[in-house]
Amino acid sequence: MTDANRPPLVITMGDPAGVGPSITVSAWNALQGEADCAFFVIGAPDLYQGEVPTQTISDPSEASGVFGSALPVLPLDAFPLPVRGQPDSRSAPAIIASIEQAAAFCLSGAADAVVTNPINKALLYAAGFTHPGHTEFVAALCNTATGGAAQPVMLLTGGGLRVALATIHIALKDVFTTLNMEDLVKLGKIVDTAMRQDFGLTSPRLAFTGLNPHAGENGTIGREEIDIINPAADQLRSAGIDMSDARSADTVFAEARDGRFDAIISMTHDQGLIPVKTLDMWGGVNTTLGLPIVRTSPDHGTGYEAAANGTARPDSLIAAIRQARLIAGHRKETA
Ligand SMILES: NC(=O)c1ccc[n+]([C@@H]2O[C@H](COP(=O)([O-])OP(=O)(O)OC[C@H]3O[C@@H](n4cnc5c(N)ncnc54)[C@H](O)[C@@H]3O)[C@@H](O)[C@H]2O)c1
Ligand SMILES: N[C@H](C(=O)O)[C@H](O)COP(=O)(O)O
Repeated sequence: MTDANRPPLVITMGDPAGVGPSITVSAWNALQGEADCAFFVIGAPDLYQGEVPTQTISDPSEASGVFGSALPVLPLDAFPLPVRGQPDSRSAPAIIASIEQAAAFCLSGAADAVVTNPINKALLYAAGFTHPGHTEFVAALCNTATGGAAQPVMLLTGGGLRVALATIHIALKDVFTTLNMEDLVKLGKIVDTAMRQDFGLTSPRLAFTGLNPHAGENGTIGREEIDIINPAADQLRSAGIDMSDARSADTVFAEARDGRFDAIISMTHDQGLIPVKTLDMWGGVNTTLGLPIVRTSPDHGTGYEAAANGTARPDSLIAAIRQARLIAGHRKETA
């Protein structure tokens, strides 16, 4: 099956007050001539109508035939549309429904991958959403549907880096009690598998960052490297995985960019995402590893100001669409 004959990609609406609608329209404008990137969006048709030609569809199988001439929209139940730049909690059920439907289409094989538009977590928490973000929500949807226990891993790519996170949306003070050897071993295995299966690498070289300055300076400024990270690296090496001991976080990203490592596992959210977003805010992509479905996302958030000003850039969404297609293709080749 060529890419053009594969099921389409599905894009979620994201927060309708944010940049999502505008970057979806721009992405369709940029990609409408590329049949292998055919996608449909699950959203409110009024968000897109008038910006580009749109066509409502009732099933994902209609999307590829429509994509070359109009943006295919699978409509959500009607809800009050917010003003651009002004988040409205009444959007929350539709935002969540869009993600749920998209994951279900991927699980059934009707869509090849889901690309999520940004959500505002605080707005969803206020509406009773209990997951830290898409990463955990999509994993929970997969696990409920399959009866599995997939552990999702957040990976950001951009600026020549691939960076997976050992801890994500938790308070910094909780990192010290959350990090443990067992989880790092599981994480290292998921990242190694994903580098092979999703990114097509045959011998991935992985690195752990240290948590403390200078990776703890032999235990004199923190012991997490000696007690947790390096023992996890030992276990991974015993399992045949090319994993470094904890390396100083202030230099390991430069080492990876110079070609020494294929992916880094970072101990905290900002330790890992600052280099990626600083180097490549507009080309960066967030990918969830370890799931039975492919999920990518732009690396930026809801960008309310850009949405209100009409200055939203679609580059990161376009990169996320291309990456979703590539990963789905690699998975099929290695299945
Ligand atoms: N994938 C996701 O769903 C995702 C990712 C990151 C942040 N968020 C959420 O987004 C919300 C806002 O977070 P934030 O302010 O830290 O980050 P942000 O990425 O929304 O904004 C950072 C800066 O980038 C600008 N910006 C963002 N997207 C843009 C685009 N496409 N074009 C031009 N400029 C753009 C913003 O206006 C702002 O100046 C939070 O609720 C956060 O949880 C969601
Ligand atoms: N940590 C991500 C970032 O800063 O880009 C982001 O919040 C997205 O999280 P989810 O993909 O889990 O929604």
